[in-house]
Amino acid sequence: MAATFQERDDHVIEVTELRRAYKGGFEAVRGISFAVGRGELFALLGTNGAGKTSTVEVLEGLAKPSGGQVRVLGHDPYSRRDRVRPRIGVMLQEGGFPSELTVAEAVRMWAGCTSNARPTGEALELVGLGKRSGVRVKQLSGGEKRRLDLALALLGRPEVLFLDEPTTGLDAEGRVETWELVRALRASGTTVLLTTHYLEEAESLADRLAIMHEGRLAVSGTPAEVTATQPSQITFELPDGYHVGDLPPLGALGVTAHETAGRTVKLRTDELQGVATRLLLWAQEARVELRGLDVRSASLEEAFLQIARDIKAGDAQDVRQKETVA
Ligand SMILES: Nc1ncnc2c1ncn2[C@@H]1O[C@H](COP(=O)(O)OP(=O)(O)OP(=O)(O)O)[C@@H](O)[C@H]1O
Repeated sequence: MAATFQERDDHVIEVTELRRAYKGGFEAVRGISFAVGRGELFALLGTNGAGKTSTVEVLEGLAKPSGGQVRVLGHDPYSRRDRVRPRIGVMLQEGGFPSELTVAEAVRMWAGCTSNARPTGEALELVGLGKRSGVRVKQLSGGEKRRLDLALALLGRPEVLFLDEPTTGLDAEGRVETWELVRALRASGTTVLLTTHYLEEAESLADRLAIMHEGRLAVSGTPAEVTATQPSQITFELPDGYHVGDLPPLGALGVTAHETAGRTVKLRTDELQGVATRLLLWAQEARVELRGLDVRSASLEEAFLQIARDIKAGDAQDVRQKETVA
């Protein structure tokens, strides 16, 4: 990641050794670095309390780093808020509008504080709220409120869009519609920094992502690079009359681990294509059918859970080492 950071000069967001400590001394962000190129969609993932919001608030210019530095569109977003704010869009968790306002009134009120604002109708059409402009904010569903929040973030035609859990509270259809909109914005050149709890959302949308844990970046890269750190998986049912021992030697096949549950066999491997090919050739020669055959790379969710387990195991090991030293 550091190499990428130095090689490119079109970074819209640059984060270098960022630290953020709260009053009382708790350090929520502990020296993280990453960069986001123009037009890229970068997802920040992490366990609860990992430090995502603490990081994003610094990028939005709402808080000052206690160490390191950040640049958004080439400026320090805190000290040069005047330069940065008009060019970014921030989707807040709750817009906080007087709920008696109608949707159109809320947008017009926000437009009053936004330079070069889109016309109200255009902003509402963009998020699929065109037909709801006369409805009071308090009458919107949770999902519609999230869309209104998004409309407000898009009002100033931002070059950089910060989306903090944009689809929380949306049903499956609303989520897919929001994804389409985010993809369209990205296609038109908007740079997007997204935080989300939905791993499939990051997998589906992000060009690159980072997983935070306890203030640090545990892993970062493209979704494919992150999932490639975890073994792929082949599942099938043993043919009638066969036992696991009747399969070719699993180590020689390239299998790194296996488990069985009844007649179902699950193989893990770092060389999916080779193992699948050898297994299918064996099945063909043995003239047996591998029922329920499922061949797939690790999902981001599996990678995320494994990384969290590895970190916990690492933490436990650290504690044991400290205890031994003590
Ligand atoms: N104002 C504050 N004062 C002290 N500690 C805080 C403050 N705000 C957040 N924290 C702590 O900082 C850590 C990181 O919080 P943060 O909200 O950045 O995490 P997050 O990754 O966004 O979590 P979540 O996914 O749960 O929203 C947490 O341990 C949290 O309790």
